[in-house]
Amino acid sequence: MESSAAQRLVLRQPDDWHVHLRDGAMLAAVVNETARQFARAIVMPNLDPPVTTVAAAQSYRTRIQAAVAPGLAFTPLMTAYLTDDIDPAEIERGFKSGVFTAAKLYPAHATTNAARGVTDVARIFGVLDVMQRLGMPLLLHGEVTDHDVDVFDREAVFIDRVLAKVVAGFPGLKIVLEHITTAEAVVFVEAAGPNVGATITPHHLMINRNAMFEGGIRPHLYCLPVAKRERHRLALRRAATSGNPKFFLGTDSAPHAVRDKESACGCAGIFNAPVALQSYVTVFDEEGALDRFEAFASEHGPRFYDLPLNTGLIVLERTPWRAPSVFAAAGDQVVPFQAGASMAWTYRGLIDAST
Ligand SMILES: NC(=O)N[C@@H](CC(=O)O)C(=O)O
Ligand SMILES: [Zn+2]
Ligand SMILES: [Zn+2]
Repeated sequence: MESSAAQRLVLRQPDDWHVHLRDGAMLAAVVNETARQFARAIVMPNLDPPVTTVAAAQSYRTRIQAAVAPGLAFTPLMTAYLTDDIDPAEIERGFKSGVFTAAKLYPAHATTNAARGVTDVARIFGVLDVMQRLGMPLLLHGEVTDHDVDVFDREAVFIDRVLAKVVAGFPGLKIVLEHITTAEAVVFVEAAGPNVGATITPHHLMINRNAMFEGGIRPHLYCLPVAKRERHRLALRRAATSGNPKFFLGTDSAPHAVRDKESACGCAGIFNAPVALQSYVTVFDEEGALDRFEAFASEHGPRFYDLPLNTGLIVLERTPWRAPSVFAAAGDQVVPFQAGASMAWTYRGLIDAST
């Protein structure tokens, strides 16, 4: 990373290690927001129906590629959605053929389109065995779903009841605890072996749970895992800016139409793709850690996944920029993170290597 008085950052192009690109008209509307900023992205498989086969992932990948604007180079990295009865041979075939980069475990009913998720992790031990042998990463939505567990405790309880068991039973398995939200997650990941990492979203670095209730209920700041107390946000900021290679960028950008958010039973998910790098760099700037931003955004993820680092360069400038207040999505509207706010940093895009 090169910087001149830190007004302008030039860094290796980042990747997004956790994104929801959806399908159909929503895919077409949102994919270029991700493709403009990121060279690659780990694409979540929680479509309806979910991506549970190699064939489904291949055709989803083709639809994504078809929706990317000409001139943007973007590689979607596909994931398999684990179900109770998924065939380990299908996972193995998908990984070996380069279609599946990883597999995602949603505890059944934990989040959007998780109805077909895993009811008990013991049911997929056979799959985890295969994944451990292959070096294929297991991605976790780390929340228990028991209604008697407080919603703000579901990540910490998942770590105790499920994750600790999986790590002990499959000590060589690569695991990414996705979108971590708690100090407990930070401590667990730090203490685990180098095969256990975590993604951190921009919103969990920027808001605590009060933001959801500021002056009234704020559905566009509701996501899962739900934002926690301030002390947890501070723990996440310390982890992200620490330089520890276990922590890397994953936006969890998750668009939902306004009417599905502003509802008596609003969907979980924050659409942050249009403001992703502008948000992350602001956090690193506020923490006095701009010198560690490139590693978090562009190096830790590929190293964890054993993929080459990107060679393209992007530019961020400390110049005020106003985030869009609404985003048009094929007849619908989506309200993005930071809607209408003035941000301290502007994303200038890729440096054109040909000039
Ligand atoms: N993060 C969210 O609140 N929602 C995600 C699902 C998920 O990542 O849990 C979605 O698909 O909408
Ligand atoms: Zn999730
Ligand atoms: Zn997600």
